[in-house]
Amino acid sequence: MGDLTLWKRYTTHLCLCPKLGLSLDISRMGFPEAFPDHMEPSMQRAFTAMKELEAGAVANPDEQRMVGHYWLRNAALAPTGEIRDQIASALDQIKTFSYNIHSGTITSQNNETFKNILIIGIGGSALGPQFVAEALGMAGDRMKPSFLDNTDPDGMDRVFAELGDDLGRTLAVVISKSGSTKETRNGMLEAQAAYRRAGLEFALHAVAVTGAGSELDRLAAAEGWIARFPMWDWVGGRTSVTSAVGLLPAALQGLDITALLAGAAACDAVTRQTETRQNPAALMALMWHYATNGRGEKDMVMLPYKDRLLLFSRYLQQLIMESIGKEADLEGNIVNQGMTVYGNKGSTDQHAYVQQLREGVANFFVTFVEVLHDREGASMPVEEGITSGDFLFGFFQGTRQALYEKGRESMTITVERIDAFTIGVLIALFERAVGLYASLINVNAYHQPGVEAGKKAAGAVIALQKEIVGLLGKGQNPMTAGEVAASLGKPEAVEQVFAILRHLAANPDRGVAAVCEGDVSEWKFWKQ
Ligand SMILES: O=P(O)(O)OC[C@H]1O[C@](O)(CO)[C@@H](O)[C@@H]1O
Repeated sequence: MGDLTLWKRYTTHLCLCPKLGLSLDISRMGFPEAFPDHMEPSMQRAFTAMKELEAGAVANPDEQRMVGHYWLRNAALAPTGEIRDQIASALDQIKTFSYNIHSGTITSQNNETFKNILIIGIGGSALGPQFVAEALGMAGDRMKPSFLDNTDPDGMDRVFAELGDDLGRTLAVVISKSGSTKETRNGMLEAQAAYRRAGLEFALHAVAVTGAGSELDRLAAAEGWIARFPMWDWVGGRTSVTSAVGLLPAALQGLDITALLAGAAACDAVTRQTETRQNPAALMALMWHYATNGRGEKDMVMLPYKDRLLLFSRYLQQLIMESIGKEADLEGNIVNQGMTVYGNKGSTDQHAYVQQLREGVANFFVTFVEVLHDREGASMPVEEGITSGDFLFGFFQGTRQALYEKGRESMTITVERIDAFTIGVLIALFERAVGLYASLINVNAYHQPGVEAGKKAAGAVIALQKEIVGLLGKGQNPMTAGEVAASLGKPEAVEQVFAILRHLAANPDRGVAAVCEGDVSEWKFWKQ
């Protein structure tokens, strides 16, 4: 397509949203002109489904749950007065609590002002808070966040070492909707131990964000933690960033949660409209459908040209892949749906994988995010009349062009600046696009049955380890994995038994020794 024809296509398809400070350019997606019209009936059905969802329909049929993240930024939309009150009172609680922490009305065990936040959570209970903290954090923030988002002991040690003597001035925020996620439970137990080692009582430094009556909620109540904040079954983990899950850490950090919510609410208003061409979330869903044939045949590479958006792709990975990646559709047909999301930031990725994007396998489309405002204050020239920001812009434009020349498709989201309002807009934009796209491909975006299998299997591994340790503890002679498995009456589990023994033997504190000679089936293990 020639430059002038492309310009025409650009102006025809550009979706300008002045109220959001955002535009979406889909001109470099190669959809035929007839495609939007062809999809329009399906899109209108998606709008209807979304309307019903927002009105309180059970949009997550497996779990018989309403899906209410849109109410979090406009409580008036919630279907019952009880929910409206819950949203308003949680927001009040967050604001009052953060004020009391900042002002020193609530202090640490040693009567010091809290200056750090240690956020303990995983998945939707960490990714949103991490994204927001990274996108909006400043050197002079009221509190400095750090995260335990895994059950990796070394990862936790690094965080505790960073906090060092500041642990006494660190407020632990334990986040788990279910209140029973093992990684989060482990992080909390390790944190409790770290506070204890420092001569501190964890309960006097901890708050919980969780569902009422959950395991975590009961523990926090029983131990007298400083405060508890609610999560509701009508908010999914991956869409919980505008609930206490995301708002409490952000407010404590000193970020403008009012603007964040306003951005999300403004985007909801724009993306609620049923005129597809003026609805950037609908257009994105439409493009996902076009690019992937509605079957996830291509991956989406997220390329934001702004360091602050580095974690956006990680956040979107869960939002999109946990929502869309489903074995069955709503009628129970096996569809193995999904859309792979990856990426970091431009122009950094130019020097990593953009080579393959331009010349290698064409199994992707790109979503660029362009931020118009370069920095606070003036920029120095790095070449005559040219700044670093001009280069960032140039690299974005250049990569977009270079990919287009090779028939590699892209769309571009342009925002004016990165601030709390814009981050709210971006969060809401993708939440809505996911919901609409799920309707287009007829899957339930709000459950995650596939995650349970891995959790159950992990539980079985832990149970097997306990059996192995019990057996070796009975003063057994050195045994091979096969002998251990046979003694447990589980000869078929020999590979898993071997893996567990090798892991135990690699950690001297576990008291299992090994002689690793010959074929791995001949390695011998015993309790020291
Ligand atoms: O907030 P919770 O209940 O600890 O769950 C954490 C994450 O685990 C999952 O249930 C499964 O990975 C996610 O959907 C969720 O965000």
